[in-house]
Amino acid sequence: MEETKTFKTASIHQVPKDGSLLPLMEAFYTIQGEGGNTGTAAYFIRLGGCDVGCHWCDVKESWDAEQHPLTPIEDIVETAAAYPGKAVVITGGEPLLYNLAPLTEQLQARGIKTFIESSGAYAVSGNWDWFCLSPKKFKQPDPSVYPFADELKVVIFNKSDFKWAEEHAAKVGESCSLYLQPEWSKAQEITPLIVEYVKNNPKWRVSLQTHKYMDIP
Ligand SMILES: C[S@@+](CC[C@H](N)C(=O)[O-])C[C@H]1O[C@@H](n2cnc3c(N)ncnc32)[C@H](O)[C@@H]1O
Ligand SMILES: Nc1nc2[nH]cc(C(=O)O)c2c(=O)[nH]1
Ligand code: SF4
Ligand SMILES: [Mg+2]
Repeated sequence: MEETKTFKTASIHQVPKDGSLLPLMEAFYTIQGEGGNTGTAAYFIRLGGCDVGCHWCDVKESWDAEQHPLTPIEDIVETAAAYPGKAVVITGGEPLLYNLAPLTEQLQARGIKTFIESSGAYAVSGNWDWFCLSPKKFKQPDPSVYPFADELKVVIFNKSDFKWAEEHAAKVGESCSLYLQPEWSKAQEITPLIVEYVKNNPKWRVSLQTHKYMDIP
């Protein structure tokens, strides 16, 4: 008889601290749709669990870690390594809720570049080839996270978010790329404001969620 693996689930706080098991919501090979690596092939690993609570979050199904099976990282890495693109994006949910050091170590040992999408609400674990910091008003970044950011990607939901974006730009390092991304449900209204803002403040770049326009994951 064929063996089928069954995995337990756990709340955010019950996930093993050694990073050996992670609540895996989904994983898919696609094109990075946002930010500085837009257009490049990557395997996305979406971890369950988030307590930041953005009212406009486009993956609310990820929030409850208990809905997603605790999966051995060896299994995650094995599947990732089978794809031709040698870049993995760890996202969520909020991936920094968990110890990501063993996961990134195993990925890098296989020659895979490690990318993360994080709100920065928790201290950094893991070793990152590319760190996307997307700060949120609802639970602000841990101050220790700013120096790690390769890109700062601020979601603009209303006009007051431009000022908030500038406050965060002042906290990241010199070499960090700065992106303004329209909140998806308001993109029609907000994108023209971002265009004008970037024309007047050219240290910023526009980031669109291009995967949504292409209708891919
Ligand atoms: C779903 S989040 C998961 C990673 C992490 N929790 C975070 O927020 O960075 C992935 C990216 O999508 C962005 N995002 C989420 N909902 C969005 C929306 N409605 N419109 C535009 N960007 C959104 C986030 O800011 C983040 O950069
Ligand atoms: N194609 C694609 N690009 C992405 N960039 C960041 C994403 C995320 O949800 O973290 C994402 C996503 O969900 N799909
Ligand atoms: S921090 Fe990320 S996953 Fe969590 S609610 Fe906000 S956008 Fe969604
Ligand atoms: Mg997404």
